[in-house]
Amino acid sequence: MNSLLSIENISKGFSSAGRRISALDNVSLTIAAGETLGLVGASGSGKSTLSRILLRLLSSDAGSIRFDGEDWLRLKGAALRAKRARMQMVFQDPLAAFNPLASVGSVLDDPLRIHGVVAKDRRADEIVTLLERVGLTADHAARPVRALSGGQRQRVAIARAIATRPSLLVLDEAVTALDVTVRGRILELLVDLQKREGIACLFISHDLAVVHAVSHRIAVMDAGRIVESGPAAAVVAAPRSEAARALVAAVPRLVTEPS
Ligand SMILES: Nc1ncnc2c1ncn2[C@@H]1O[C@H](COP(=O)(O)OP(=O)(O)OP(=O)(O)O)[C@@H](O)[C@H]1O
Repeated sequence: MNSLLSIENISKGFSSAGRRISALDNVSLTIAAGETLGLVGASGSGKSTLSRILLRLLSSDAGSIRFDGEDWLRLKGAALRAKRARMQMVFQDPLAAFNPLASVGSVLDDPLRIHGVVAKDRRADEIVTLLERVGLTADHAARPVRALSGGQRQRVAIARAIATRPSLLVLDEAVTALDVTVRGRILELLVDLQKREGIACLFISHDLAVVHAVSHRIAVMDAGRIVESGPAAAVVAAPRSEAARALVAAVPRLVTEPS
């Protein structure tokens, strides 16, 4: 299969208090163009380590990653910067890293300018288009980021991530900090974006219900390994691994039978 992203046998160990911890042990997974893969696992299963390696914040001990036809872990300099535009990330509170006084407009202007997405005189219009694509309006551009609600902030983060016209979004616990209603709306937005625009997503979360809501396929991590993967409905309805069964059991029942 011609994958957009192909992670092959990635391993990573850490030394901690004289002990060797295997955070990732031969992890392999693929994502096709336009597909959403949910990566789910309990705390400590290795999800953040994998997303940090994908982000190139951390090096792997072994394995390779191909993205969009390139050897992703070997890309450097201008070639890496150009390709970064095609793989964008959304975190739990990505805007926490920004100057809280910055306006929404300037947060969205940065990637447009840095990656030269549109001509200078088209950037203001592009910002409005981006805001509308994530369910906000032109009025939001002038507001400081700190004046936004958590849900609005995450919409801005998604707008920023799609500004460079990526083919893959990596979302790491992107809705974890939001309350349930807002979380549902952001998940709807992500599904909508994926359907309308065909952006592929790697959706990482400890919460199986959240992953199930957005993913075509689900891969389950446990102690640094992928222990199960398959179509989302099948993994949830008939989990085969102990780790997947524990995650299913942890999902609160939405409908309870009256006794
Ligand atoms: N810098 C580090 N030094 C030592 N051990 C680490 C380091 N980073 C991660 N680990 C260990 O690697 C394992 C995987 O951690 P990781 O943070 O990737 O899991 P996770 O699934 O993302 O968990 P969480 O959802 O709690 O963030 C854990 O045992 C963790 O303690």
